[in-house]
Order: sequence, then C-alpha cells, then structure tokens
Amino acid sequence: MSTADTSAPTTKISIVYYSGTGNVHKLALAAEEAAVKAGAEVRLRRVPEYVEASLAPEFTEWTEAWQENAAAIAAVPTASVDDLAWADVILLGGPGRFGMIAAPLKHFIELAWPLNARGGLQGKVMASFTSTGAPHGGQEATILSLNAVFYHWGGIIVPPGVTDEIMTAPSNGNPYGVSSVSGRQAIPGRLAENVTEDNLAAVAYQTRRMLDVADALRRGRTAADR
Ligand SMILES: Cc1cc2nc3c(=O)[nH]c(=O)nc-3n(C[C@H](O)[C@H](O)[C@H](O)COP(=O)(O)O)c2cc1C
Repeated sequence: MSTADTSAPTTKISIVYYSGTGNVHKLALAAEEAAVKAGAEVRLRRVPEYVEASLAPEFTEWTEAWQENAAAIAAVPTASVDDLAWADVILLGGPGRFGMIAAPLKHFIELAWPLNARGGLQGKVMASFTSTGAPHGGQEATILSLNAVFYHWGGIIVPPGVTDEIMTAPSNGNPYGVSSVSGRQAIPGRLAENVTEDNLAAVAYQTRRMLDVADALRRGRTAADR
C-alpha cells in the first residue's frame, strides 16, 4: 500500500514568458513539461506584444521570423495578473534586449502593481530564464533585471546555480538563470534552432529545483502552523 500523503496540496506553478522569435517559447515549453512530470499544477502563459507592427519592418527576415512565431504561439493562453496571484512558484522568461528585460514583459510586470501593493506576491518561489543573440550579449544583466523585480515582490529567488551537472554543459553555465544563445539572426523557417537539448534539460532542472524548494517551504509552513 502506498504511504504517499495524498492529502498534500499540489504545488502550483505559473510559467509566464514573452518570446519574439521562439527561443524563449521553446525553453518555456520544456519548463512546462518538467513541471507536469513533477506532478505540479501548471499554467503556461504568454505575454502578448503590445505593438501591432514589427519593431523593425526593414529587417525582413527578423520580421518574418517574428510573424512565424506569433502564429506558432497563438494557442498559448495570454498571461493575466491572476496567474501570478494563483501560483506558489513563478518562473518568468524573456529575451535579453540591450542587456535587459523586453518591454512587453516589463509592461505585464507593471500590471501586477495592485497585487504587489496588497502583499499578494510575497513568499512565492521565483526565478527567471532568458535567451540572447550572443553569449556575452547580456544574459546575466537580463536575468538580474528580471530578478530585481522579485526583490520588490518579496519573492524567494531560487537560481539554478551550479547545483547540477547539467549546468556545466558547454551551452549552459549561467548560474543566475538558464540561458540559451540564438545566434546573430532570426531566420524564418528555422525558429529556435540553436536552443540545445542541454538548454532544455537545464530549464527542466531549474523548474524541478523551484518546485522542490516550494514543496519544502509548504511543508515547513504547515508544520509551523500546527
Ligand atoms: C530589440 C532587440 C534587442 C536585442 N538586444 C540584444 C542584446 O542586447 N544582446 C543580445 O545578445 N541579443 C539581443 N537581441 C537578440 C535576442 O535577445 C535574441 O534573438 C533572443 O534569442 C530572442 O529570443 P526570442 O526568440 O524568444 O524572442 C535583441 C533583439 C531585439 C529584437
């Protein structure tokens, strides 16, 4: 007979991301898969564009890749602030843009102002992941700009560190948050082709680690309440 505690509530995770050309989307799907496998309740949510046209119509290949990605991710539900309120674990993802958070994701974060003002984000487990064009294109700076939000929200930041062998793989290695390198150009028909299997395994690991910490916190808090 199983001795598992079936009365224990399931950990809830919201994976909220913005992706212009598919790289962060691919990482987010791997995080979702890992969370489902770990038995969590999962909300995968995309942050939509808040401009209707391409940022750079003169970059025709980028614009085509951007349109291709928009079609590919259309079925993913869009994020709402309730997805943040609902979750025990919040994993944010977004591309590095000039070494910091992308504007659509920042806009979404600002919508959480009232929730934060009533203390609705405190004590949740949080972390972030990114993708940049270049290996030294500002991955750590982007993760730090995302994680800075978590300080304001009173989150418990759980970085991947180098706490597992997967973080030492050549295409990984950013202890601040899992990061992939997409290359110099977004090419239509070849979206996210440079996200490696090791990047996907790393974001899966980062997700499991957050869920483990959230589970330990919940057990500790429950024990303290007894
Ligand atoms: C406006 C803009 C700014 C960018 N700034 C940087 C940057 O500072 N460093 C870098 O390495 N890549 C930069 N990139 C490239 C993206 O970070 C990269 O293509 C990333 O993989 C995109 O992720 P996505 O496909 O999920 O949108 C920039 C892209 C755009 C559109």
